[in-house]
Amino acid sequence: MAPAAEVSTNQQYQGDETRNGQEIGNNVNASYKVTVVGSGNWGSVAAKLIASNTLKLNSFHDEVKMWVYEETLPNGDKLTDVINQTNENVKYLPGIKLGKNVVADPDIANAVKDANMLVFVTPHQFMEGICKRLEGKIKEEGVQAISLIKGMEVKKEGPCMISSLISEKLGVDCCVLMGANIANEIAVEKFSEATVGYREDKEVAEIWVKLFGTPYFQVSAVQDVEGVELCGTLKNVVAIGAGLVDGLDMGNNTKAAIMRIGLREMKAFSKLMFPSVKDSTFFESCGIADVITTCLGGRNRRVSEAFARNGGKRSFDELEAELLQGQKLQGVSTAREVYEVLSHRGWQELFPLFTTVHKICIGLLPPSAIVEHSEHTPNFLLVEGSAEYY
Ligand SMILES: NC(=O)c1ccc[n+]([C@@H]2O[C@H](COP(=O)([O-])OP(=O)(O)OC[C@H]3O[C@@H](n4cnc5c(N)ncnc54)[C@H](O)[C@@H]3O)[C@@H](O)[C@H]2O)c1
Ligand SMILES: O=P(O)(O)OC[C@H](O)CO
Repeated sequence: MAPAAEVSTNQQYQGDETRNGQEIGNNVNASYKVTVVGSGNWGSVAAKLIASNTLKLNSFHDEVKMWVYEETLPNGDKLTDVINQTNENVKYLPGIKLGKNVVADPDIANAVKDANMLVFVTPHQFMEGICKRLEGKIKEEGVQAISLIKGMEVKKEGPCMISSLISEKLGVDCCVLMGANIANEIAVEKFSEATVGYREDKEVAEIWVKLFGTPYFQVSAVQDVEGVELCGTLKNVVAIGAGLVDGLDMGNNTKAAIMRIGLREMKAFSKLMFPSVKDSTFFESCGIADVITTCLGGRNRRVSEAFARNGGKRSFDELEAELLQGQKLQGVSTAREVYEVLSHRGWQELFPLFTTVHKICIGLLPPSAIVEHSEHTPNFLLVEGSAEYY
């Protein structure tokens, strides 16, 4: 995909509606037009990061469209209108200006129709429906996609990663971007790193790196889509385990043990599902670093802690609604999806942490089972009759 994005020689954005005398979005030399599909907590921060860069990079149109799943706020206003009037997502990222070149649109077909760079960032459970709505609605040629979504679906054949779903349904190449990225911290420009996973085309990966990267958000690319995406997906299950440990006041050593066992199961699961997954990916931001930050400060951890403090008597759904106010957990559904894959293959005993987290989430085991059942992860996993060490 040429030409590659270059750093703009244009001056910085200079006013509310114009840059160098041009209206926003009228950067006539630009090759790339970006739409962000999603406008939750991370979706809004992603739009902010991208919008700051499209103003600086000649190859991109200034304007960034952001599809909003429309909702009515308690005062009767539509969220989209408020975002466009105040330049702020008052529900999912209050107090942060997104950039005046971010334009919210509740009509998904309209939001994507001119874009050739699509950024997907919604809770994973909505993506099947979103892909259906997008079929036949995107440009026919030259479209690239990236998924920031941490989650997967389960089909009869096994796990279907969200990037594959996007590729299959929309006929586009899809990279991924994952990492130790608690959105509220990046929103206030605290230093973080992220990993882009790409399949074949390094040039495309580099365009994504330029679109997202800033001095406070350092992005690097690795050729391992499934490894990067499974890291981002599976760490949410580990975070549920870490939250249970916090809710039971078991301390730092126990939490570190859960993180270690969890990382090992992440690696084993990923390599069993996709033998091409690289060991080195687990040392990128998407791997170990995301396990650490999610287990220390993420939403999955927080809701799971509350679940354990309530002795498992209040459901995750109820606690999610109360504590997250519309934001969504991914760990509970991912634990169920992982369990489906494991039980289909008879592998539950090989993944005691993943299995136990799911059983606790659905009330089959008490929160305390997190340490009683997770401790003996086997060193050897049977792969099609031969033993491999992970
Ligand atoms: N928030 C973070 O810190 C963070 C960081 C990195 C990655 N992620 C990942 O990014 C993805 C999106 O997370 P987020 O934080 O932007 O979302 P979020 O948790 O804030 O979820 C709320 C979003 O879901 C939308 N929504 C609700 N019902 C919907 C429906 N029926 N159809 C479509 N959309 C609907 C809401 O409008 C809102 O935009 C997730 O996979 C998450 O794991 C999140
Ligand atoms: O808040 P969580 O648990 O959804 O995690 C957020 C990010 O994925 C951390 O990288």
